[in-house]
Amino acid sequence: MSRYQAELATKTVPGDDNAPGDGQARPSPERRSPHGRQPSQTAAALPEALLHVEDAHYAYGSRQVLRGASLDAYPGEILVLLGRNGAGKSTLVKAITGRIALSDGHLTVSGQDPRQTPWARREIGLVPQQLAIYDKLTPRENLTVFGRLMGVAPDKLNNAADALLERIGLSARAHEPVRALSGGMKRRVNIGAALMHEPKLLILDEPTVGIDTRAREDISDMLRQLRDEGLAILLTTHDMEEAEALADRVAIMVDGQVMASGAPAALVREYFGARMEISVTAARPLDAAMEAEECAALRAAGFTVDPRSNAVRGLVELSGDDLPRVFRTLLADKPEAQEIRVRRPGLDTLLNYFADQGSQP
Ligand SMILES: Nc1ncnc2c1ncn2[C@@H]1O[C@H](COP(=O)(O)OP(=O)(O)OP(=O)(O)O)[C@@H](O)[C@H]1O
Repeated sequence: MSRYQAELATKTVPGDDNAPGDGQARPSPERRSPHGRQPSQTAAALPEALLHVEDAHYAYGSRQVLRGASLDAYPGEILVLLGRNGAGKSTLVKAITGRIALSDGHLTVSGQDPRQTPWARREIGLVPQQLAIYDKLTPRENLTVFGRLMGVAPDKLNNAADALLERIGLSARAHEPVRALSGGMKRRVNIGAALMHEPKLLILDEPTVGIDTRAREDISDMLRQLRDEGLAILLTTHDMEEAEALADRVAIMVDGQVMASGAPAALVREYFGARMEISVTAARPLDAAMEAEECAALRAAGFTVDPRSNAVRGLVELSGDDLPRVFRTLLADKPEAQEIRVRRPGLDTLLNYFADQGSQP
């Protein structure tokens, strides 16, 4: 664990005032407090944010995509940005890397606007979703090319490339053309290329899409090591297991806003407490099976009855009679369940919770 993580674990989790239950999603504490600080905490105890985004707005033509997004990333943490397709994650990344200019809001890397200040842009290493390396060149040649492009001094290029090849575990394949490498190795070369100029903030857009579990684990281990050495890492993913395994903090983005951020387990606990996620799907149409009275009782207990998918779902604190009541209602005559799931809520639950709030009129 890096020296920052203990502080980070408690820093941006929302307070009790953010607990759900009134049906209202609230914005992230980062929106309330630009540095993610809770009022009771002292500035002296916290590291400086390396990346600070406050109230970011951006539109493609008439389409407003960022609507006041705020986000901080700190040295020595992996921050995972979660959001459904179209939430605005890539647009926010484009703004951070200086490829688009915010129409409104404030964005700094190491205290400077990366669009105005070239050295602030050099604090960032970007690993795009699509591989951006040269297939015909070797890993070592790729690293030196990208190092040169990012302004690494010529006399430092070779040493930097060799050190990075070691770090990405490809010293033994350093002189083969990249096209001969596996997908996971190519990704590692891509990450190496983004690190040549020694950025302080590494941004990865869905870094493990389309690669196998083993290669994914290798990349995760590499990212943890980089984090432990003090790098700030911001990554986007749709893979909730990956997010749960990697993230020191997650930020949940809905409709161009960051709705919540914090350590995954703490955030889930904060929002859902002791509630369990229950879903029972009947193998036959619900209408025929359900007693109206039982159905009403389930709804009153916080369950959703969905005849379209023949399912009863709930995110509820289980009382003694809840499960028998669900089963009795759904499976009264013929006990044919297609699926029964009872589990603790996870990041996917949290994302759905905020996304559903966001999509309500
Ligand atoms: N160049 C563009 N011109 C017009 N609209 C765009 C452009 N790029 C993105 N959009 C729109 O902006 C919205 C946000 O897109 P963005 O790619 O930032 O979302 P995302 O959260 O990264 O989604 P995904 O997870 O699918 O990558 C989407 O509705 C998208 O269609």
